[in-house]
Amino acid sequence: MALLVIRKLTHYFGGLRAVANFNLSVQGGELLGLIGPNGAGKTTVFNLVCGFYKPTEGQILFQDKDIAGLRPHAVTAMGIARTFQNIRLWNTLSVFDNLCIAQHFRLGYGLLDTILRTGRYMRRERAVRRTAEELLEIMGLRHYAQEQPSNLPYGLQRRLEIARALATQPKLLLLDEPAAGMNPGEIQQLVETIRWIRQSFQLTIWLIEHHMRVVMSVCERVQVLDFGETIADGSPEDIRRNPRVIQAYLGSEELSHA
Ligand SMILES: Nc1ncnc2c1ncn2[C@@H]1O[C@H](COP(=O)(O)OP(=O)(O)OP(=O)(O)O)[C@@H](O)[C@H]1O
Repeated sequence: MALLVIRKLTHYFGGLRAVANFNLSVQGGELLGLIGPNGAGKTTVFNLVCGFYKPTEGQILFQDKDIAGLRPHAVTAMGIARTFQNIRLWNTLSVFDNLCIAQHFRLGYGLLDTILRTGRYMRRERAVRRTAEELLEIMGLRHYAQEQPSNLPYGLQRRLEIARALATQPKLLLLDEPAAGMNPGEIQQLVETIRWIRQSFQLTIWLIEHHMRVVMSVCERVQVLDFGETIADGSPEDIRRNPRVIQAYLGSEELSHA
């Protein structure tokens, strides 16, 4: 069974067709890329999958259940987590608390458990703290546990965003331009982190990225959007040579730097 199947996904913002007849089938464990020039519709596809928008048309099946139009927290609870193009961390909380709060939607204890500090509450809180500590360790953030996220270098903030997404224990992780704003050293680390978390957490990863070196070196399959439509779908090598893709990127330096 495919983990995610998207059929004929279409989305309009008023009269603007942002995504048109988008189709995709993702098997568990795949590492996929979604690319395309600015405004092609990539983030809109992620926003539709994550419940930020309700599609104008189409089906989004996750583990055979139609999730199109579910609220974002319900989508997260089903096992889909994401990061954002513009980092969205809780900057008034510490790094550690960012990782704890991310887990709270799935804890399953009520207000009374919290007030009375029941055994269930205490056990689950201990598990939350343990998971947060483990994530700090494996993502190399232990020294920053009590810092506010905005004090961290940019590359570490992105790392924290990935750690926070992992705290929700997803099956599918969506990364929206994870390399944006990173320097070459941070990008190299990111590439290694993406490969490592896929392997260690047995995750399926779908990423949007403008850095072609990242796309070409980590993705096994790449889909290309232009004006909301899929213009190519294949291996990184096929995509790099595809005339429609080259035409879509004409004038941009992205493909030539791949
Ligand atoms: N909330 C919105 N309301 C109206 N139009 C929108 C909205 N979000 C996106 N759009 C438009 O939809 C189209 C697709 O935008 P989207 O952000 O999905 O593209 P993208 O491929 O992610 O671009 P980029 O690479 O620049 O992030 C664009 O024309 C954009 O201006």
